[in-house]
Amino acid sequence: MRGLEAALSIYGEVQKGGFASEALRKIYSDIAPGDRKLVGTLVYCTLRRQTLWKAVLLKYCRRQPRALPQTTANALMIGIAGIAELRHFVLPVLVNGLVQAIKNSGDVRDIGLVNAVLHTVADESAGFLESLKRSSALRDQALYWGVPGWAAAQWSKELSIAEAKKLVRAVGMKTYLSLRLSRGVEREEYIKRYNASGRRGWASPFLEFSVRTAANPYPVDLPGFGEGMVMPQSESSMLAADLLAGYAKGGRILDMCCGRGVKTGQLADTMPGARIEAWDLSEKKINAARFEVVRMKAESRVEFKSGDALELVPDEEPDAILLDAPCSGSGTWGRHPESKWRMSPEQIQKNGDLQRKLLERAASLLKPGGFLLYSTCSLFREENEKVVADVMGRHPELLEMPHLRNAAFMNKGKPYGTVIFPALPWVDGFYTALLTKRK
Ligand SMILES: C[S@@+](CC[C@H](N)C(=O)[O-])C[C@H]1O[C@@H](n2cnc3c(N)ncnc32)[C@H](O)[C@@H]1O
Repeated sequence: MRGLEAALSIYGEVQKGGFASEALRKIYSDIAPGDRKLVGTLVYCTLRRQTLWKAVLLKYCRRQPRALPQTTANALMIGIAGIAELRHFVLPVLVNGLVQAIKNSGDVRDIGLVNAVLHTVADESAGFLESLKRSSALRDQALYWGVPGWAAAQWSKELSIAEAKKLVRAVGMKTYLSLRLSRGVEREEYIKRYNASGRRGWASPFLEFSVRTAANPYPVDLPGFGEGMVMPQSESSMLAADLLAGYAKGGRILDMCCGRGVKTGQLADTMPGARIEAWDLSEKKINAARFEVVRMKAESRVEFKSGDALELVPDEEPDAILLDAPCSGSGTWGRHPESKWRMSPEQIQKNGDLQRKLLERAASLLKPGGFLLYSTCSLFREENEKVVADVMGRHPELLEMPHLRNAAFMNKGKPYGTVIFPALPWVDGFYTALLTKRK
């Protein structure tokens, strides 16, 4: 499959409710190897600033985008994003490729329209984009950087307008992969191996077991992935599990929302003496987590249970709990851009209610003297500080543990926890609060 045809197919799947990473994974081996990077870049740059491309489309297309057949509208969105972001892409190659992809899909009605709109956008849209970029209005900044207007407005209420603008730019930034090295993997040796594969990676100055890359390679293509040497993971996420492991050191760990097991794998790897019970609502995610734990060679120490963490009962009282709570994911919108267009203020409130219940449950299950890490990849106070403050207010037996904030992007939460600002392509927005229960 050629690159533009694949990009159109993946973007179409996302418009129907799918996730870009899963849609890409499904057809990855059908895409010509030389086109794979282009496909990922094009799909993600289209999704990242979807509302901006829609605004451009409204401005330069005579027909209402809503009245266009889905394939035509999708091709136009990809074409506009490609014109604006992939400067090295020669216009006729982009337009002809999209036209061919539309022909292959059997829908030839709007080929002339796609051609005309994309040429007009290439000739005329630069001034419009520049005016938004230079605008001092938060609404224009949100449109330019691809952040939902309601989210920017919420940040301006929770923070200040200047801080909200800073956050909007940071969340709209392109992200790159960092790689967590497993215990015993020598970093310099791994970097040599990684770079010998034709890529570029270097040591993170922030975490000694992290390697930063200048790309978003497909995980299974990473040197040493099959052998369990590395895991693609943002440094904020690494930091969260590392924080708990630094206090817990071993014993019985309960991972209440293990998802696909990224942090479960990290905890098992960093604490070889720990036994972990890992729960998640989704059977599908548990299956992925099982695979992850096998890859980390820790399957004999991790037990999985699928079900609601509000009701499941652990086999033993946990010495430490990781509650990596379900959230809006707003700190990772740069990495998973489709999710920001599906989120709403009402959903944030619902998340807050569930997060409070989950944290209450975690507090009730924790052994006295044990440690509890509450974390989210959200940048909304309603999912972070407000949840922790509410639960701590009702549970005087909970105390916050000190947290070393050794980077400029780590800020003290108000009043509790640490907010990680998404300041770098390897650092997602994150929130952590490490608590203990009085004996
Ligand atoms: C932030 S993700 C966890 C990511 C995971 N810890 C990792 O590092 O890969 C939150 C998870 O919570 C799960 N979840 C949501 N509601 C839940 C509930 N009531 N009980 C258990 N798990 C739940 C979701 O399925 C999702 O996998």
